[in-house]
Amino acid sequence: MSVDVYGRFFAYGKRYLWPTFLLALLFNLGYGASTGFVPLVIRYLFDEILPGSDRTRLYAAPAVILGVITLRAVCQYLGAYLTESVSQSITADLRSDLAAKVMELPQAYIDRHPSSGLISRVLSDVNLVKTGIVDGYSSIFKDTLTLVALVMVAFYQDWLLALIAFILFPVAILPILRSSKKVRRHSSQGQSSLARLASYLQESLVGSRVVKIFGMEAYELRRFQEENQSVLRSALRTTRAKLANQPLMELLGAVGFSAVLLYGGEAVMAGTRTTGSFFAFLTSLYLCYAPFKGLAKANATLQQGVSAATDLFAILDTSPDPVEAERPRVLERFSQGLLAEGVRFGYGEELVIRDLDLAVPRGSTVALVGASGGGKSTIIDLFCRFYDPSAGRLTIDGIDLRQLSLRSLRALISVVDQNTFLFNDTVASNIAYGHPEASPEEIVAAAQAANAHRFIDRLPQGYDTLIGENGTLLSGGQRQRIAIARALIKNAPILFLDEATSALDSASEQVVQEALDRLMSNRTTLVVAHRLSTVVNADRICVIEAGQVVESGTHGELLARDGRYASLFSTQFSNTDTVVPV
Ligand SMILES: Nc1ncnc2c1ncn2[C@@H]1O[C@H](COP(=O)(O)OP(=O)(O)OP(=O)(O)O)[C@@H](O)[C@H]1O
Repeated sequence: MSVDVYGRFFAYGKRYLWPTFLLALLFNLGYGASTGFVPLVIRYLFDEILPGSDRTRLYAAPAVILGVITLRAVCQYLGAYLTESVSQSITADLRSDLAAKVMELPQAYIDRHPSSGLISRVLSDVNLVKTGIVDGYSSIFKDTLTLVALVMVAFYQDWLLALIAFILFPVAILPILRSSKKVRRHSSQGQSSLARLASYLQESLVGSRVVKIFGMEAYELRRFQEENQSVLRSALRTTRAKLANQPLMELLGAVGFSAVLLYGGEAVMAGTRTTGSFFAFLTSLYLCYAPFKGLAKANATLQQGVSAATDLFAILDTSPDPVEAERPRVLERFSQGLLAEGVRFGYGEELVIRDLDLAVPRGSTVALVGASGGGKSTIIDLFCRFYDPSAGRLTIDGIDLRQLSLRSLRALISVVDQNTFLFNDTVASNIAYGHPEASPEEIVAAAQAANAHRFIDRLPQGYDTLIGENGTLLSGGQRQRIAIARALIKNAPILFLDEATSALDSASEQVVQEALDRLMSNRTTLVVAHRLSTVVNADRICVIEAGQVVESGTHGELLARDGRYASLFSTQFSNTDTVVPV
């Protein structure tokens, strides 16, 4: 699996290969080579310059060293900057792709994953990928190049001593691989806990009123702290797994160094090696230490990145649902109507919609009524193509929704429901959402038709007032009127109303109902209502039970039939005689 992750990462990096990455490689190579040059200078100093009392070359040596160190510093700066620029660019690309994916995530996926958890995963996983894979990769490149240069210099200087020094190092490979797996596992657990933590925090904020009124602050805090402990445990386990190889590395280094010291020291005493070459060799060994440790550390960081990338690629690989047709059709003008024929659908195993047949002719108003959980909102979601049916078909003007381009389908539809989402933006932007070309006059006209203009005018900055997250600074009725104004601006021929007035008191309901009446005129409307008072004038009322139409007709016909609708109606109006027509 991780091979695939590396491969996919390479695909991301490919576009920065030339010139940025290759230049970075070149500078890192320069850095490695200039580091390897240092022991050679030392050896030359001890073996050639000092024994021959050569002052000219002695005075030249610092100039050479200064030159090499300057070159090394320049290479280090440019190498690090270019590598970082590649890594930041890859991270930005990954974030963009994730954002694009989020726009097309299947509704069913969004239903099952808490949004805050998803956000946390996207942001913190991308960060881990950045520090893990990208930095890990670059550190591996840089350290490997430096190490290769130094090992080559060491072998060039004295192959036997080099063999003694490095022979034990392959021993470290197995524990490194083993700890890699652990790092990945614990890091992945930590990220899942972090996502849950974000979701708890978001729920405490969004549901703060419920939390407070039920006195559940301590419970929420405890829930948070338990998960927080779990994040901490995973972080410490990851750190332990990351650090596990350090002592082994130190030990191997010390054993290699001691062996070299013994063997080399003996050789110097016996006169078979010069002090200069031995000292230079020890310097090479010493210089190897930092990149070698860096490599072991980079591997652990890399594993964290691999684990985070595996999760992110899983999100990126979520197949789109519904799928756009291969050659999607575009419906320019809606002229006949909506139809559901033998439609079946379930969110899981269980069917929520069973063999549904429903017709909404153009220009008519059809109301869906019935007990809670019967599937009324699901029918609207199916017509919006948030989900596809498992059997049967839904059509617009006789065209199966699956053949229509999603954009063309949704351009024909406006939805107003109790939970219409408002953005933390100005009133005007919310009304013109999706239609940035709308003029201020059009926005005001829509607000007037939606009975919203007067309250908007009284807001501190009028149409420029920021309305808070999901319009929290507005009342329920005000939010709905903004949603109606938004639908008026969209001016789509098909309108879905889902319980649009059920959360309001009767005064607000009347104001919203008036606005809805204006919105509904000359449109084809499918309305879901619990309050039967709002649907008595509908052209057709369908009673939905267990995902089927069990009764349908006009208000008068259904009352005369004295069936389900009549009994629903008499239950609702036994205590009141208010009937507001649609
Ligand atoms: N996103 C979802 N995932 C899984 N099950 C769902 C989802 N939405 C609705 N359901 C289930 O599908 C069934 C029908 O729900 P739906 O909201 O369509 O009913 P409804 O008739 O509109 O109810 P109400 O009048 O209370 O709004 C219910 O049993 C509900 O639990």
